[in-house]
Amino acid sequence: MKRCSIIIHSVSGNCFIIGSYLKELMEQRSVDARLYRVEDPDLHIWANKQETTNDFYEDILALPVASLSTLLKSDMVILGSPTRFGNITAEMKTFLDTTLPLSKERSLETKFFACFTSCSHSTCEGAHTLNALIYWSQNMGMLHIPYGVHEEIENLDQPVAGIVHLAGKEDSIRPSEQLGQEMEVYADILSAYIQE
Ligand SMILES: Cc1cc2nc3c(=O)[nH]c(=O)nc-3n(C[C@H](O)[C@H](O)[C@H](O)COP(=O)(O)O)c2cc1C
Repeated sequence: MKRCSIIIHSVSGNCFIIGSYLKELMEQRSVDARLYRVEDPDLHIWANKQETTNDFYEDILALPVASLSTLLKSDMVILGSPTRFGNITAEMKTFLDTTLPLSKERSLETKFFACFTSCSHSTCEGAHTLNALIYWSQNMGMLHIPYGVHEEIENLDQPVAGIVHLAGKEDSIRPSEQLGQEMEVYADILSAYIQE
């Protein structure tokens, strides 16, 4: 089976929920899907003061930490990061900055790539985050698979680049059935590239 590594950073749990569901969807489509996290040394502080972090704190910590070998062993890499001022988080950036040798060696060239984000209120700001992640994948020579246009889905509010979740001011609007439909469509598209 081809391997798909989903690597997340998540503080309030939304990227964790999306990543977990995507893993499930990819597994249902005969893909060896695995979920990883990037390191976040401050997460315990957030868990102490924010209920949304506390909800998934142990589940997030239980995930294996992604490394360069995670990327090298994957046929497809999916990155999920919260949006911070229209960009990825410092923690996701720190992980991506460790990949410089892989870009020089072109070790990830021709592997498939996809991405998602969660933000509070702005699909537009989320789209900037997706672009930052895609730009990293282009540096690696990876092949980005977009979400695309889907008129069959009723409430059309996704950028073509990937998945954006809107969590609201308190981060407490968890990914919905609507987003679930969009993710199913995206899982169909993504798995088609690596199904055996
Ligand atoms: C420092 C900071 C900056 C943020 N910037 C944005 C932003 O530019 N646009 C937005 O819609 N949400 C913004 N947010 C909200 C987060 O993207 C939101 O909490 C997201 O759901 C977190 O994902 P998670 O639940 O996986 O941690 C920001 C949050 C923080 C803490």
